[in-house]
Amino acid sequence: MSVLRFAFGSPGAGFYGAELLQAQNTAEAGRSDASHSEASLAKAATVLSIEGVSLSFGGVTALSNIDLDVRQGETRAIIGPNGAGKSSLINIISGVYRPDSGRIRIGAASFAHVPTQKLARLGVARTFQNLGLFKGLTVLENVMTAREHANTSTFIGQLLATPSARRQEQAARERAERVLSFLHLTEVRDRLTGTLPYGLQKRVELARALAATPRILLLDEPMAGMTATEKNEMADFVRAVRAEFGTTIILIEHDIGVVMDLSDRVAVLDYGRKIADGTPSQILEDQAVIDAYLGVAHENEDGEGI
Ligand SMILES: Nc1ncnc2c1ncn2[C@@H]1O[C@H](COP(=O)(O)OP(=O)(O)OP(=O)(O)O)[C@@H](O)[C@H]1O
Repeated sequence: MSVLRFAFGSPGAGFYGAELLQAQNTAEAGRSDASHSEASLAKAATVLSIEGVSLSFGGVTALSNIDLDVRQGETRAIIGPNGAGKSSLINIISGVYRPDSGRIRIGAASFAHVPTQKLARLGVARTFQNLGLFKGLTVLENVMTAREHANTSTFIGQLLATPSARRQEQAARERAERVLSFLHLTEVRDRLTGTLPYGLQKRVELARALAATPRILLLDEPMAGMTATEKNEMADFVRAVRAEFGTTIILIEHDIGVVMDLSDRVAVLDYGRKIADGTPSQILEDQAVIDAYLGVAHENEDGEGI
């Protein structure tokens, strides 16, 4: 703590350093609540794991030998400064990128490259950093697209509106309506998604991911670009999702206060390496994390700053 205070007061302390200090104070105030869930989560099964994953783009190492486990029902954050490798990791989990080496386990299945087209069937849904919505469709239509993987009727069946195709359409509509109500979006269900304020569009994206009834939800910067009020609302909804559906959540987010408040465990990346992994309070006390966020110069093997 004293190191943080000192660093925070120094002229070189960055924006993230200030956030880290604020998050530490908040975490200390709420520490007593955490221990019960920590104990029960420690016994929970691993539902997803990353094993020795590395990825380079040309000469740039985006990820270097990363191990990470995610337990049933936890909210697991992945944080790190810009360029640390967070998006690369979430893109590997969702099959957008194939790692150069390592494996990804989802439930009982193990992959060198996660098949994106099977992601929903594996029980995984994601949101995108820069909204992946159809702006010209209504909110309800966007959310209904999430049920495509559960749709077993043929194209001709849908065209002719066979009983089976109608039942599936009805089930998709009912699920979408339930999710919209849960996320307080019913009022805007018939609005064109592109006409909604940004914060609401982010919530529609959460709704679409939830409509796929995922066991694991990947949230890629769900609060990016939001006002403080919108962030608080979104944080409440993310908490509610876990409480209501028991969904396991993997969260990438720049707002350290939000991360520390929502997460059970936090992994920290820096220059493609995992430099820390633990509970929010452990992370906030970790010297390597403090250095990474305050921009302390990296040293080469001879101990010289680089
Ligand atoms: N498609 C790509 N082509 C080339 N380099 C890439 C590509 N994607 C990522 N990188 C590089 O890999 C490294 C890790 O990037 P990544 O986007 O995963 O980090 P990040 O932690 O998500 O950053 P940010 O917080 O800024 O989104 C960076 O050096 C980045 O420039």
